[in-house]
Amino acid sequence: MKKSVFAVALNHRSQTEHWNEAFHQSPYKTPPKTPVWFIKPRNTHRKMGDVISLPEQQQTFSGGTLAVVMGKVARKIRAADAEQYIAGYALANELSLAEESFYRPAIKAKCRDGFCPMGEMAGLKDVSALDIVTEVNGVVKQSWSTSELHRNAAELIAALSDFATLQAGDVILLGTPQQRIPVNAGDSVTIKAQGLPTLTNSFSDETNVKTQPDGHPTLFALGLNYADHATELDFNAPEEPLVFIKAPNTVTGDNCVSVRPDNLEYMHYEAELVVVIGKTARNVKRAEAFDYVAGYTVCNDYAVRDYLENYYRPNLRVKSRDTLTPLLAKITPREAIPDVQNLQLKTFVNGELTQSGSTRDMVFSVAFLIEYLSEFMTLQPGDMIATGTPKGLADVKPGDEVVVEVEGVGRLTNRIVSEKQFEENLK
Ligand SMILES: O=C(O)C/C=C\CC(=O)C(=O)O
Ligand SMILES: [Mg+2]
Repeated sequence: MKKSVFAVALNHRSQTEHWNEAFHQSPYKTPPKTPVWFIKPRNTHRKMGDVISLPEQQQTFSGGTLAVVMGKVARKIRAADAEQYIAGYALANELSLAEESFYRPAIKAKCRDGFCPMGEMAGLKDVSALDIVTEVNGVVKQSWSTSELHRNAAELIAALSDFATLQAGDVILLGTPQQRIPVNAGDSVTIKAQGLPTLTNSFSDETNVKTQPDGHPTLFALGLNYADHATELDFNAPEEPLVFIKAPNTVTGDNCVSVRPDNLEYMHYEAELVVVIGKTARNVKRAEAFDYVAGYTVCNDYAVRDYLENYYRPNLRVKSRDTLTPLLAKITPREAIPDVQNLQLKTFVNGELTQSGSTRDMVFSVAFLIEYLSEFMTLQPGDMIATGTPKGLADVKPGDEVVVEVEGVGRLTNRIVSEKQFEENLK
């Protein structure tokens, strides 16, 4: 089963040069200090030769790139040691709509069905200056070199594995140039590089291209989906759902520990209702949305605010860290919850009630979120949507016991430990 496909934005010099002026102004203020990670979820995954259906009325762009494939579990790896954790490389096409902003996750631009075909893997010794060539209908349209990247595969593995344990089979896409190549229905696009199997896909405007890729369920999460929480963070409530994606490494269970990184100002809890999809959903209207819900569970969507940068905010380094998404394994069937928009959410820290809200106050309801996401991507059974947290955040410290609960759905307990305590337990 294919594992996680991570990708990094703004890793090609042409991108940071193009955006440099904007990155010194609001809302960015400074160029990114750490890699700008995002995820290509399983609905985007395709293979060599698959036909890919293009969205109507919006221009899709090709993004030929190099993918590094992990060969074994990698946690807090030094760049100098990364080579021994690499299984090989493959070519990928990181398809996207136009990238007009890096301020919030570009789910609608990057996570559409079929937007990440990948070729077969091969072993390569040196990818430091590999030419990645894109042909459209047999004509070379682009060639760029991996020597033009800010961070190479080893540096990216070190940066990502510092907060997210990588598994064998996990993939990192190394980046794409600023200039992207338009792709239209009827086109055939080939990505080539010396020593690697070629990747060719054709593109269609047919909406009935059925491919059910394998891969682990997608965990979506909502930012600022409660107006009072947005206010406490000095934001206005969003006008469109602020959706980000979490990778499986971050999920832990009931009565497990969550690691508070050292030397932090502020790490807070977030009690959230989680919706579990029960049936393949594409272009579902909100009136029928609950037909596609298997049930509900609870998560604690911890946030390390110190690591927030204004790029695909909140970035994976904030929201997809190992152990920082406790999730209740028990799913309460949909039928047991007559009105999911009328449930109390609570957090207790060391027995004291510190957060209390109601799903009545969601900015975007469960039904709306299913309609919104399924309009541009296929949701599959097992996919989950963490629907946001109300106001009432507070910092948590090692030793704290944190309990989050959703009325009628469940209760989730976990204890905060320091990095030192966690490492000692790993020995
Ligand atoms: O970018 C931010 O500061 C907020 C992002 C996520 C908040 C969140 O997880 C929630 O509102 O729940
Ligand atoms: Mg949250």
